[in-house]
Amino acid sequence: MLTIRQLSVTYADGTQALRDINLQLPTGMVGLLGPNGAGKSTLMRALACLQPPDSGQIEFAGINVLHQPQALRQQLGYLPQHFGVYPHMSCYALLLHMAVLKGIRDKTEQKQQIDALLQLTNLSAVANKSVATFSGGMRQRFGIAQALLGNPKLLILDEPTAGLDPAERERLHALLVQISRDKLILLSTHIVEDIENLCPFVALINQGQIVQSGAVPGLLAPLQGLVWQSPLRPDNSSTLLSASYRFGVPTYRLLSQLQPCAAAVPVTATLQDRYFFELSDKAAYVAA
Ligand SMILES: Nc1ncnc2c1ncn2[C@@H]1O[C@H](COP(=O)(O)OP(=O)(O)OP(=O)(O)O)[C@@H](O)[C@H]1O
Repeated sequence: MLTIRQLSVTYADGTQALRDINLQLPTGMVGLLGPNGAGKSTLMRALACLQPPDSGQIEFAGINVLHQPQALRQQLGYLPQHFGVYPHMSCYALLLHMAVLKGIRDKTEQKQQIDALLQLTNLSAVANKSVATFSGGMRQRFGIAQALLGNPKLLILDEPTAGLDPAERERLHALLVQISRDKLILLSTHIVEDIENLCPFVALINQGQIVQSGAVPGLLAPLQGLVWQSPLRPDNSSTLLSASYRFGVPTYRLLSQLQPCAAAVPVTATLQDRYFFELSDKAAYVAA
C-alpha cells in the first residue's frame, strides 16, 4: 500500500505542479491518468525521491519515504519518461553496471538476476548488442529490465508505452501483467486504452490535483445509463464528453438523463467517458 498525504510541489519558477495530493494505492497495477502537463511526471519523480516536495508525506510498506529515501530505493524500480542517453555499452554490461549501483554485489546473484530479466523481457538474444542500437520497443523492455533489478516491490513507470508500435505495446502489456502479481506498479499515461487494458485501479489527475481515484467499476458506475453515442451533435442540454472520428465519420459521446436526439443510442460507460467527464465542465451537467 502506498499512501500519499497532502503532497505539494512547486518548481523554482513558481509553477505549482502538484497541489495537496492525497492518495491510497493498493498492490497491483495502478494507472495514473491525466492530460499533458497534469503533473504525472512530477508525482512520479516525487515518489522516486527525485523531486523534493514543498510539503506532504509519502509512506510505502512502512517506510517514511521522505525521511528514509535510501530505504525506499531498496524497494524501488523506476523507468523515467525519457530514459536518458545510452552509452555504447552492451545490454548485458549496462545491466551489470546498474546491478552494482543497486547494491547487488554477489557475482552469482548478478548473473542469475540479469539472465532471468533478459529472458523475461525477451532480450537474451541481443544481450551482447549495444543498447544504443536498440529499437524503441527494445529500449523500453530494457528499461523495464533495469527497473526490475533487485526485485523491487514498487515499480514506477512513466509513460512506458509512448512511441511504441501496436505489437510492442502488446508485448509490454503482457510483460507488465506478468510482473504485477506481488508489486505495486504505478503506470502513468495519457493513453486511456493502456489503463483500460491493464489497471484495475486508477487515479485521475488534472492541473496538479487528483480529481478521482478508485477501482475502475466504481468510477464508471455513476455514468452507467447516462452515456449516449450519436453521429450528430444535438443542440440541447446534453454534455459533450468527446468527439472523435471513425474512418473520417464523426462520433459524439454524450452525457444525458434522456435520449439527446433520435440518432443517439445508449452505450456502456467507459473509462474514457469518465476521464472526459472529469476534464469537462461538470458544473454545466449538474446544472442541466
Ligand atoms: N522543471 C520544471 N520547471 C518548471 N515547471 C515545470 C518543470 N517540469 C514540469 N513543469 C510544469 O509542471 C506542470 C506539470 O508537469 P509534468 O511534466 O509533471 O506533467 P505531465 O502530466 O507529466 O505531462 P506530460 O504528459 O506532458 O508529460 C506543467 O505545467 C509543466 O509545465
